[in-house]
Amino acid sequence: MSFEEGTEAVAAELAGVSKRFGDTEAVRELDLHVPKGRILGLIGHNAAGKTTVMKMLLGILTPTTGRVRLLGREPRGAEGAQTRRRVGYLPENVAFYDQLTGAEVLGFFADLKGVGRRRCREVLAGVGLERAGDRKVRTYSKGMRQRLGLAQALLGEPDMLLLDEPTVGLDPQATEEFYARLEELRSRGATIILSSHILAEIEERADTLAILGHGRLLAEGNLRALRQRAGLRIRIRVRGRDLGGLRDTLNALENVGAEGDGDGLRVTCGEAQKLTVLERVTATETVSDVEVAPPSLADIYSHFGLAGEGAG
Ligand SMILES: Nc1ncnc2c1ncn2[C@@H]1O[C@H](COP(=O)(O)OP(=O)(O)OP(=O)(O)O)[C@@H](O)[C@H]1O
Repeated sequence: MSFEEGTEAVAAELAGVSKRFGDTEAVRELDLHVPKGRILGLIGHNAAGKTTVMKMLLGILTPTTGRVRLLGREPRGAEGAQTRRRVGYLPENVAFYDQLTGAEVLGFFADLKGVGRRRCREVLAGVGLERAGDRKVRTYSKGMRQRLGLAQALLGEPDMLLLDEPTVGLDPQATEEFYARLEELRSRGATIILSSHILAEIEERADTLAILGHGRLLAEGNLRALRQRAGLRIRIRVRGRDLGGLRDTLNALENVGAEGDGDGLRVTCGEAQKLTVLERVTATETVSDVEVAPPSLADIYSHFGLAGEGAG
């Protein structure tokens, strides 16, 4: 994709970016383009470079080599100062002044961002902290702190959101509400980059996933494309009785494997064979249940050689 100076069609761009910390190459020759209005999910093992990418986009870190643009501008210096007002950032570890109330903390961030305190209450209510707003932050649970972190990132209706593991500590309902809020912002044109270790959570929400491994971009695309590219197999668990005939029928199909397992069959197949397999399975009267498990994050990680990777 080409990138014109000053345009916002590409909301975030890294071109040939590397970042070194002493001997550690945190990010290596990274090219990444995020079109305006998209949600990009950054995934990768611990220490893959996700936070470093976000910090370079924010202008908190300077790349060792390469070029970074956020909303069409250089994120550092005077040019960046204007952009930053339009950006919401949720750091990985949110820390607040414990002696302040939630509302005071948010007011403080609103002042810093120059967006005015007028809508703070509304933003607090939007993350479910309306009633807790007057309590000191030191009395907050982990999830409440995370919600407050989200609230400060959402201040001022940002055009760009950078969210580092935003749903850590949120309960399922809060997670749903959080993603609904993101969708709302996106429908108004905001661009969102979020990192997560939980693929199951972002696979439905992100338009594009970028997989980082040891600072390199290993693959990019929507989940379907990534699965296809990786050629990962789908697992299908079939339960029922007398399934020997079905097992043989399935094994006769190309790129399908089926074996008996206690109360049923374990079947694996490629994406292209999925519907044919399901057709055969559902046409078998003695089948009582079927579960389809698409390749998981663990499968994708191991495909890209990242199984068992960790910090270090
Ligand atoms: N300020 C720093 N000084 C030295 N090394 C750093 C610094 N910041 C990051 N690193 C190193 O850069 C690498 C990438 O770290 P980064 O925080 O970007 O990873 P991450 O993908 O966000 O990891 P996690 O999933 O664990 O949060 C790591 O090896 C880390 O130790």
